[in-house]
Amino acid sequence: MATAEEELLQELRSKATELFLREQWAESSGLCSQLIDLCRAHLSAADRASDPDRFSKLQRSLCLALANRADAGSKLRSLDEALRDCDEALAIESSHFRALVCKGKILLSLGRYSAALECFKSAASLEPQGNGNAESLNVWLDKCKKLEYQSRTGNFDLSDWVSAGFRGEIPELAEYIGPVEIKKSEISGRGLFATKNIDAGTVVLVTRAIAIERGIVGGEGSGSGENKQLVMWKNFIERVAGCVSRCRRTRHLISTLSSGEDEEGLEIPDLSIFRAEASEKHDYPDEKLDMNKILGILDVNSLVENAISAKVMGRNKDYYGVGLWLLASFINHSCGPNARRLHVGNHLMVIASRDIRAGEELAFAYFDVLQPPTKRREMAAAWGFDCSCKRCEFEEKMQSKQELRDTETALEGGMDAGGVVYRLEEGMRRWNVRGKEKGYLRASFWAAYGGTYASEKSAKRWGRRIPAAEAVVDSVAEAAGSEERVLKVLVEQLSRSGGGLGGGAMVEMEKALKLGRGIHGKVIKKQALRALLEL
Ligand SMILES: C[S@@+](CC[C@H](N)C(=O)[O-])C[C@H]1O[C@@H](n2cnc3c(N)ncnc32)[C@H](O)[C@@H]1O
Repeated sequence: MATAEEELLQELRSKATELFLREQWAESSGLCSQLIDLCRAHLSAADRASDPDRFSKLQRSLCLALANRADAGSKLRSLDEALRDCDEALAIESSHFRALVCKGKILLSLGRYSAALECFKSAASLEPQGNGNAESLNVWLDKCKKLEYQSRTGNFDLSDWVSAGFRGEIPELAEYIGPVEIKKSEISGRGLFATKNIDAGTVVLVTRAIAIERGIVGGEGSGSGENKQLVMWKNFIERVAGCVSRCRRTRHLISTLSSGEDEEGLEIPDLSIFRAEASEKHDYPDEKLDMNKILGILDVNSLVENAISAKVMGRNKDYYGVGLWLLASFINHSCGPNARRLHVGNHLMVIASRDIRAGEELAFAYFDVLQPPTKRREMAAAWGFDCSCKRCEFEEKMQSKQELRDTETALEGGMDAGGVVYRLEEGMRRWNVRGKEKGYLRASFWAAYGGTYASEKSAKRWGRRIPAAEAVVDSVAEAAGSEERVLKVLVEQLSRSGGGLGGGAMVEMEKALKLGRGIHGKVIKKQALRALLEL
């Protein structure tokens, strides 16, 4: 290659590297593009046969520039383009170390674990070429193997993190789709359904946020909480719009979500389009998504992170995080939920909060369901719907009972909690309310039950006139799945009895562990769960 030509290429390459190291990704990518154009122009004019040495040097320069642009592009989250660059480089030189590693990293971040593993393995087989990069390559290889295993088996272990009180490093999680399918729902529009029987505590789904925005609202500092929330919402919308414009697959997947209009008429997408591993097999249509549609979709599907992620992030109670998780967006709300969501970093895990039968719809609570019907109606209205779950249907019918309405008024009016429990239990006996429906009403009056069992004195005072705490815990958990407050009553009961329940204590302990798994998932080993529950 002519020296001047070589020098120019070298100069561009050094500048691009310098900008990359200064984290000026866009500028670095721009210089790489110049380099790529230059190499391509020289290559098309060059004659391989007459100067094979120059030709292969130019090819090498082109591959390196492509790999460098891919690196910068992946930092800018332009993953489609970055992948194309890697593929172009690998088409020229199938064993290009940098292109292989860069492609592996991109595929990994896209959740395409097995394809990523292939790239890292190929790169590892070229190790001498890696020039001392073997160590960091091994880190990537191990990470990739672990994630590939999780996404294939659904085996996640959060024990260390839980034992550390949800502090410290957030565990790395793969995306995972368990035995579920999207179908028409009796609740509303489409929903996610179990295709197999699922035990309480099983991870059903793990999905990473398309975009997330976090901050502290309220508390000290300038600007009102409401203002900060507005700014965060605006940033969040921009993030989502950025993802939509950069990635055709994301754009298509987001377009399948409900924007709240004509939910019954919405198409039922094939679940496989959400499987990152299979994304290569799908030709995602290049559709337009205007801002109004995006806003409608975000309004209906965005979720606010829960307390655990707040702890993870080391934030205080004013912490607020809003995000969009694609497949989880097909999960409807129920006041008698069978699933819970657990936020771990940017991932949302959906966990069975009780045993689920094959064919049953999965549903989690969008808001606190241990509340009476009137309160829940208000919360559903704030979400923009009238809840049509089985529990609401049943309680709607029960609203004809004046005595039940009076009991709700008595609870709100501050009547003694034990008295409210007694009245409700008596009423249920007369109205012949049984089974799950008993659990529904007890869940609605949970404040009274929780209050009564929380104090040894009041529990004693009401004695046998009200049911045993363990029986109430069972029925509420059956109706509304595991819940921290419900579990707390059982754990308190256990610690009060100090194991004095004899053989019964073991049964209750197992029950507490099962409820614990329904909250935190089987993902946690028994010992860590015991520590968490302080059993
Ligand atoms: C995140 S989406 C759930 C999936 C949605 N059904 C679909 O077809 O895409 C939330 C929307 O589903 C509907 N929805 C969810 N749970 C509901 C419930 N319990 N009762 C009535 N509508 C519900 C509401 O329209 C809500 O705004």
